[in-house]
Amino acid sequence: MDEATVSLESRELSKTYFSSEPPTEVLRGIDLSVRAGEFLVVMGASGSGKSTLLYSISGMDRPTGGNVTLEGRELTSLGDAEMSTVRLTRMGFVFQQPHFLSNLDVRDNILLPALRAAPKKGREAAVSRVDALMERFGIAHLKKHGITQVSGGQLQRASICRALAGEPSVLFADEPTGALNSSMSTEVMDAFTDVHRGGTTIVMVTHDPGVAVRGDRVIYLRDGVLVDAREIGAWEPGTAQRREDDLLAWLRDLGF
Ligand SMILES: Nc1ncnc2c1ncn2[C@@H]1O[C@H](COP(=O)(O)OP(=O)(O)OP(=O)(O)O)[C@@H](O)[C@H]1O
Repeated sequence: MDEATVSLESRELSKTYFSSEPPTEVLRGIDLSVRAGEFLVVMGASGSGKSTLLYSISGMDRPTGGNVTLEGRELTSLGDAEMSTVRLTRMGFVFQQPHFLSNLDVRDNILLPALRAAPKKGREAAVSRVDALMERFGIAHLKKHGITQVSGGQLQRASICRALAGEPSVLFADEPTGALNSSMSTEVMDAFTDVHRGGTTIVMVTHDPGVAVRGDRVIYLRDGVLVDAREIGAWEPGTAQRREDDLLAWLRDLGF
């Protein structure tokens, strides 16, 4: 892959948990290049190491071997403070269960990390960025709502706004639809498609082939090894069924 087009890269990435006896070797020599603007999906059976891969390439956890580079900068050698700054300013995160502060309304929950990511730009700039994001993802009317007054799908769209508020270059998502019913899942994946079309690189873990079809490429992990990858091209609503059938056939061959 042309160096200029690579956003995120891992080489010989490994992760072993020494907290168990014997130690658990979870990732074994993962070589991965994610193109700038690519929507990459990580699949594999339960326990294959998907979340561990996401945490290791995003600096949420330290790998035990190999290295990770983001936009040409090696992350694995950074200290904790530098790594926190990279996470805050260059990365966004969406998890299965959104964690929001219950004493703040929806907008202030989104605003908080935006202010921390770019304090010099000032509050006014952060507020207008957050308002534009809430408008874009259809939750502008929920600004003053408490976090218990909105649906799971709306809350997950608020998570996406929060993750994008610091203008990251990569958005990491771990089972973002795992706790949602199918209509909420579609509304959240429409938001991811919108983020993707806006040019943000996305790395998403999911076990759901109907969600995975939103990606450009799916990689498959087995016992911590990247065993296969499939380019599925740009998602369009009319192609969803064909893509899902193709993906399911591939996954079946892999024993999923
Ligand atoms: N902190 C930890 N200490 C010890 N072992 C761990 C730790 N975190 C994860 N593991 C183990 O690492 C393996 C991979 O876990 P991981 O959560 O990455 O898998 P996964 O593919 O995301 O699974 P799932 O689809 O069930 O979420 C599992 O065997 C898990 O028990």
